[in-house]
Amino acid sequence: MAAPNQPQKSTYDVIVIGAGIQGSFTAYHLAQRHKDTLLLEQFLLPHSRGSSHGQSRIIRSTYPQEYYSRMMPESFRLWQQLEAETGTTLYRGKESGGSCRKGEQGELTQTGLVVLGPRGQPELEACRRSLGVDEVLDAAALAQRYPGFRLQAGKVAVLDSTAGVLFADRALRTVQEVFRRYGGTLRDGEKVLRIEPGATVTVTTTAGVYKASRLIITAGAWTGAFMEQLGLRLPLQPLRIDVCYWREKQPGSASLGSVSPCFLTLGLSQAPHGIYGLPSIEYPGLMKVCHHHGSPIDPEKRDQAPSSAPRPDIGILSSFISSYLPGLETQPAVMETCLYTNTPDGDFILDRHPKFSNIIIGAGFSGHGFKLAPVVGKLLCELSLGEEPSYNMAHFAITRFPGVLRAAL
Ligand SMILES: Cc1cc2nc3c(=O)[nH]c(=O)nc-3n(C[C@H](O)[C@H](O)[C@H](O)COP(=O)(O)OP(=O)(O)OC[C@H]3O[C@@H](n4cnc5c(N)ncnc54)[C@H](O)[C@@H]3O)c2cc1C
Ligand SMILES: O=C(O)[C@@H]1CCCCN1
Repeated sequence: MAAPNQPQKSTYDVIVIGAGIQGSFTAYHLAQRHKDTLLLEQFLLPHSRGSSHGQSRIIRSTYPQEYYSRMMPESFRLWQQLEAETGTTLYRGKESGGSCRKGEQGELTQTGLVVLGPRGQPELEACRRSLGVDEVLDAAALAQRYPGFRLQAGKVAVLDSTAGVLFADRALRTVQEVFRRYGGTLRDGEKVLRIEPGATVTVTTTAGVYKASRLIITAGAWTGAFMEQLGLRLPLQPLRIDVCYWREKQPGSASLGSVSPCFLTLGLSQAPHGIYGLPSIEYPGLMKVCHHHGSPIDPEKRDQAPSSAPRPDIGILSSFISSYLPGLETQPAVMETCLYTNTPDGDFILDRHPKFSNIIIGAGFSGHGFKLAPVVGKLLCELSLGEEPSYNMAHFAITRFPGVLRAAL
């Protein structure tokens, strides 16, 4: 809030719209590089109406696509740098101190991650190669290591021992705090209503009018609507995700709960979109197990889905749990909601607006963007400053979607 009788500052080097994890990390990099940056958020912070809330997200080195696995070493390093800068524990995993570290979350252990799928499945093989390991675990080897898992016939597991759990809410709060410490301005409860492109971009919100020579849009599930305003029809599909927590049949069972690894599935016929899980963090005794898919939704109407609406995800998850995680009950004990914003190929959009080169877009994180936010923020910062991006951006370009450009120009 500006002091009484003092005109509110209205001109910045860069404006970032959306203070989720991507916008917040982008603003952090800009402010670290001494750019006078305004970060605008429509809701009062913290909020749980977008994609970055909740206690936990998976961080892992392994990816079937090498253009993501190549970014992970830097992402781990930047997460660690933020931890060191602030003296805050942001994730639990090997790199952050390994097993038996005590923190606010209780007794912490290294989690690791297992990727489960049919033997020889191409993406599973790509994950194995991304880790540089030869070994896959069969049912007996997995059960010996993690007794909570029961692998079904023909399925194997690849182990990523670098993986862990990011403390999502705490990470978001921390990166926003450091952004402010670097001199950045964060205005929450202020919704952007209009963008007028030009050499100087004008942004009108519910509380003011701001100008900057560069604009970055990281508005999560709301990005599609902004892009329409700016003449672009991006294929972004917001999805409502049921975030489900499942109770251990035997409370405190040593084989599940807080000592289990994270997991994700690839290529299972009963769940072609994939299922993933994380150990108990937010609810002791409950394991988070979710379907990597959801129902199309307008983010403005996310709270209007009737509680009686069909939940096909629950059936898929129950059936998976009874075969692969028999120590869990087969009905969720807690259900929450989160949003994905999916692209048709599941890859991010990190690019300049094709007509207005001082407007940068970071969107379509398709349910896997949190772990990479430090690198995404760096890339969006580089794009906005007209620098050569640190990674090959071909997979993230807007032009991979035919027709989008024609609509714009
Ligand atoms: C259930 C679930 C599980 C996930 N698991 C993982 C995981 O294990 N590992 C992983 O790496 N990733 C995971 N993800 C993905 C990750 O959380 C997202 O990719 C990431 O949070 C996207 O961040 P964002 O900043 O793009 O979006 P958001 O967090 O939604 O931020 C966008 C912000 O823009 C604001 N905004 C929109 N319109 C306006 C406006 N007009 N004016 C001002 N502000 C505006 C919104 O209010 C919002 O705060 C998961 C996601 C979900 C939902
Ligand atoms: O990004 C991740 O690691 C997970 C994988 C499974 C789906 C949710 N996101």
